[in-house]
Amino acid sequence: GANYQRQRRRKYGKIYRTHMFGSPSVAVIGDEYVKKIVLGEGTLVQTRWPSTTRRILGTDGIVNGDLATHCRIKRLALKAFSPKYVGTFAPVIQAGIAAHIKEWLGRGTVPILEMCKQAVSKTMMTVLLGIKSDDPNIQLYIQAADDIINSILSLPLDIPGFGFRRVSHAKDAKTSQRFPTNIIYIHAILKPGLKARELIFDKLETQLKSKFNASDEELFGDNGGEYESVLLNILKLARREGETDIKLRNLQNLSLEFIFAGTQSLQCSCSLVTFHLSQNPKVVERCREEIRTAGLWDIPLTEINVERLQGLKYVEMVAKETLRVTPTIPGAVRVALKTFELGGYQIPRGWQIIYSIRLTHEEAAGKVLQNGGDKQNSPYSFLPFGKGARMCAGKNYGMLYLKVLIFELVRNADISLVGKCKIVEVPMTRTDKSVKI
Ligand code: HEM
Repeated sequence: GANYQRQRRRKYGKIYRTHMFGSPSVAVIGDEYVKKIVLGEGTLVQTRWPSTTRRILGTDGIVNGDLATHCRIKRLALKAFSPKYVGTFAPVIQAGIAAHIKEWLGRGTVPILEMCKQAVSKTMMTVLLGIKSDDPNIQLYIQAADDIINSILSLPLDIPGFGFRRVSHAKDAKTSQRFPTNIIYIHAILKPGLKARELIFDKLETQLKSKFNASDEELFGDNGGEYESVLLNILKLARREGETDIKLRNLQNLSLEFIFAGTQSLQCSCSLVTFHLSQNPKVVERCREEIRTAGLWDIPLTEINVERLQGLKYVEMVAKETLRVTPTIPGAVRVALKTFELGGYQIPRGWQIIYSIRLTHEEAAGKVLQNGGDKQNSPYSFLPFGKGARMCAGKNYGMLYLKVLIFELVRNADISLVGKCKIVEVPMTRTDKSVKI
């Protein structure tokens, strides 16, 4: 856990040797060293995601695609989420958050992680896949997203606390014998994820296949102002820019990657934002002041232009501060492409490198305290979304979601914790599922 890592950092410094799932690894902390790692993608290091991501997400997208595919799709994805196109999906986020907060207010007390999960997953399905929020099958897709995430994150390790152990210790009712573990892994752990993949692929095929063959006139024609989906926007961008190599399979893989990389990280971040607001009434009051001064206090969320929401700088600082103090993703993994030197140590080719986002933030906070805050920190000392070529593809989406959530919460609710708070720090930082607000 996080305290173990803190202990090791105190004992061994900002670069130390460790093991992760049986592979020799090096932990790297601090802006100076992390900078070299995140900027070294493709020359010194390569990103490594769990091997289950290849089976379930596929290899034609951003995460596991070869370098050319990664670059092509990531450029388009970043563009589709850029400020220029934010107006295309922001209304969906605004409508989703307004409806969910109304529901929370009706309940009075809510289990915050579960509520954030519902809200984030539903909006993700609408924004990404273009499934309407009142679609009778939407729960099916939300469940599919859950199955994908769980299958990828379940490692076939027979140790206490892992989902795999629960299944592998089950016995055949007739023979009272345990099942062979490789069969259990494929059937009980991977199969739900693979089935969910099929469901989402089929949906996208029905929605997008005809668009690939459509003429420019049909593709860009007036659809009566209906929201379609970020994936369709990516296809339109590709067409506009003469990028003819984009295939249906690329968009199908990308949708699963967004679901996998974006759903849990955003749900957890939302739970943390809400928790921090509950602990800081003066901050809530300052957010309210900013909203009143901007003339946005009485306007229904769905009627506000997203640019006016983006202009709320204090609200943005609250979202960023949440991600600094409690970074949702504590770090990311790379593999050394060659032996290279870092801070006086040799990192051997083939070793894993874990760069710590959490301890890099803590290191930077320590420096600020030491020098009285009069020295500017480097841009690599604050990296909740990573940095460099493999930086988060959904950063703008995530930040907008958090800002709109803060905005609507402070306008409508007094936020306080019911009982004790437990923050879980591994594998992602979040409030424990028992926490009520
Ligand atoms: C506040 C919420 C979020 C946080 C804190 C977060 C953080 C991160 C981090 C730390 C990485 C890894 C960077 C690295 O390897 O160096 C990452 C990657 C990624 N994220 Fe996010 N993320 C969030 C939301 C989202 C959302 C909403 C989406 C999609 C809509 C998304 C899509 C991705 C993708 C596709 C990658 C892989 C990028 C690549 O390999 O090039 N994330 N994110």
